[in-house]
Amino acid sequence: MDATIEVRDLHKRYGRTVAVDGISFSVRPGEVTGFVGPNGAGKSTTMRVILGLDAPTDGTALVGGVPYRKLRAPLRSVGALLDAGAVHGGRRAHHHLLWMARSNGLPRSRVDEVLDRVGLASVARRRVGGFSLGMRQRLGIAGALLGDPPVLMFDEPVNGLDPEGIVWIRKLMRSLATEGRAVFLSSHLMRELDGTADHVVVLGRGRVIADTKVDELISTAAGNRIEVRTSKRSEVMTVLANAGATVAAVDADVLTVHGLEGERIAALLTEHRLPFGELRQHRATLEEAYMDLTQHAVEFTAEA
Ligand SMILES: Nc1ncnc2c1ncn2[C@@H]1O[C@H](COP(=O)(O)OP(=O)(O)OP(=O)(O)O)[C@@H](O)[C@H]1O
Repeated sequence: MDATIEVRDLHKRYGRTVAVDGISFSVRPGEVTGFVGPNGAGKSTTMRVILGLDAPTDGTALVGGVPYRKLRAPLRSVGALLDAGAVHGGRRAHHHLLWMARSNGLPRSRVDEVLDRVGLASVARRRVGGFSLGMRQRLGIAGALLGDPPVLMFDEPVNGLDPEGIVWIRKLMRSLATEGRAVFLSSHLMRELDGTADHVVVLGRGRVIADTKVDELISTAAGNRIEVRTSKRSEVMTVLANAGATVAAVDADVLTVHGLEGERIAALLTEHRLPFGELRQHRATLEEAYMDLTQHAVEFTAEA
């Protein structure tokens, strides 16, 4: 089976509410794809439709090339964590997973393997009712991994977790992608995906407003700038502005430059015999790139 999710021209309405308004995107193997947008943007709806929990009003959502409902062994094809609170509190972690494994024809040995992988082996016989939110998230992730699926989906997995839990989830997402799986991860905060996602699909009011590699998004962001220290501020400003850069004075002897590479700046200043100190590169964060991307989409920003 292909490790992919393919969403094409997907629409979903609930009565008069348009939750998803004609979106298309792909989630590819070996990558973490972040699915970002403010509350109500349509992320959970899209995930539910991909998992066959809701029928689309129009369009298609395929997992490994087929609609979810046609998958012969769903847990072996796609694992998902939508709501960590969905497990009955009276159940023991091990039994919960064993029941899932049995009902999907998966070997019992997988239960111990996934409990180990998510770090719950030592509490496997405890009742889920006594689990912290972080432990419940881990149990939900264990369930998603049970069938060793090539495609994984997680809806806001870091919500409410402590910093240690967040770091753990990030590492896990990266390692799942490194194993060649397609990992689809939603969040309403772009900064949660910094360092985790390779690709982002940004949703606003049921529409895709960006579908891009994270590196490309960051490299074109206005937050990318180079700081130049010089005693000849106005001469340097003139030379760099004439070369097409946007230059702003930060301090008596510090300028920030957008739109020119460090090497080019150094070459120009040397050529014009202008003195300069160290050139400091500031790389935009994913959050800055996101703000930059959405600042023109007034409606979207207001909603966010
Ligand atoms: N079952 C439903 N019945 C009616 N409206 C719904 C239903 N599910 C979602 N909606 C509406 O569809 C829109 C998109 O909701 P959705 O939950 O998909 O957004 P989201 O991006 O996942 O937001 P959140 O981060 O809050 O979960 C919202 O306006 C929501 O109120």
